[in-house]
Amino acid sequence: MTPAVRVGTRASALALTQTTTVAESLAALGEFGYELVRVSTTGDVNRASLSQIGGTGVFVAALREALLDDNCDVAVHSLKDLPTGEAEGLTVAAVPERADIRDALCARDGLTLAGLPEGSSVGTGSPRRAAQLRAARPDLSIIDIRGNVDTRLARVAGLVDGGPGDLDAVVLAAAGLTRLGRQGLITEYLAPELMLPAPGQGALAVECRSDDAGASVFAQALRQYDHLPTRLAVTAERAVLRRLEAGCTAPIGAHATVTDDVLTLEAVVCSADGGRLLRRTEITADLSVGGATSAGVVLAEELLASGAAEIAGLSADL
Ligand SMILES: NCc1[nH]cc(CCC(=O)O)c1CC(=O)O
Repeated sequence: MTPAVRVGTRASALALTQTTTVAESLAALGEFGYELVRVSTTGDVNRASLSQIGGTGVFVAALREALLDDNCDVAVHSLKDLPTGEAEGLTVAAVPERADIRDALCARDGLTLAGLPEGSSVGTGSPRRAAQLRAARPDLSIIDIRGNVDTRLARVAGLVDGGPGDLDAVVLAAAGLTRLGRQGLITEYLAPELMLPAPGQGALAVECRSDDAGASVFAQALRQYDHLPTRLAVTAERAVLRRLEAGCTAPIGAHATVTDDVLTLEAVVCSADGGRLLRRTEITADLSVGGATSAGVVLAEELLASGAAEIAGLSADL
């Protein structure tokens, strides 16, 4: 009998589809079966605004505990929800090839951002999305919303049956919508020039105990599953966030692309009202994890030198 690797997951529909895809890919690369272990997290249970719950990593802590308590062997996270600090005893052993990085508008009546009537209400729980929306369309009314993807979609008038329909549009990650089969509800993919995504958006992280990363029934499969260009890109993006001492609820966007020769990293720091957007680019030919990290740190320091801490209300020093 092949051993069964226990794969930890949040219980939301999005987490379950993500985890199942990862578990199936890993099992196909190795000689093992898998079983899903569902773990509920503070982020799922608490309906308060994410910015009110405060701390980063509300979706992640319980999964990490399950790993450390040996209740599962690997855990699958949305990379953008993962705090930038190291977790003692744990390793991100695989970053699979990333999906669509963009944010997506889901509006009533097929409307695009430019087509939304003046004063339209747009829901998002993300200060980064709110600030960039305000910068593009200062007339919009931005509403702080919470809940899983379907709950948010139900807030848009006429978009899905039976929802409250009290908003004109919401903004969500295209990757999540696509993984849930809801891409048909997207009325505009927002270009990164207008809406820079969250660091790590569209990417997943497969974490395991550090002891298992080198030698275990699934270690080899994890190494094969790791996608270097994605790992480099998200490393650079997250280094910006880390150097700015900010978390996933900060008004900060970052996106890196990797070609054969160079890594190009862009980042934006916003004031909450969208009145000030500080946007910078850094390019490096050092395509190593260390090189990607340095690019992120250099870019963050450039942003700090241009006033990022004051603009976004951060405590990081230059
Ligand atoms: N913070 C919640 C979260 N974490 C990951 C995704 C979507 C998938 C992704 O970005 O990888 C979402 C929902 C959203 O932002 O729309």
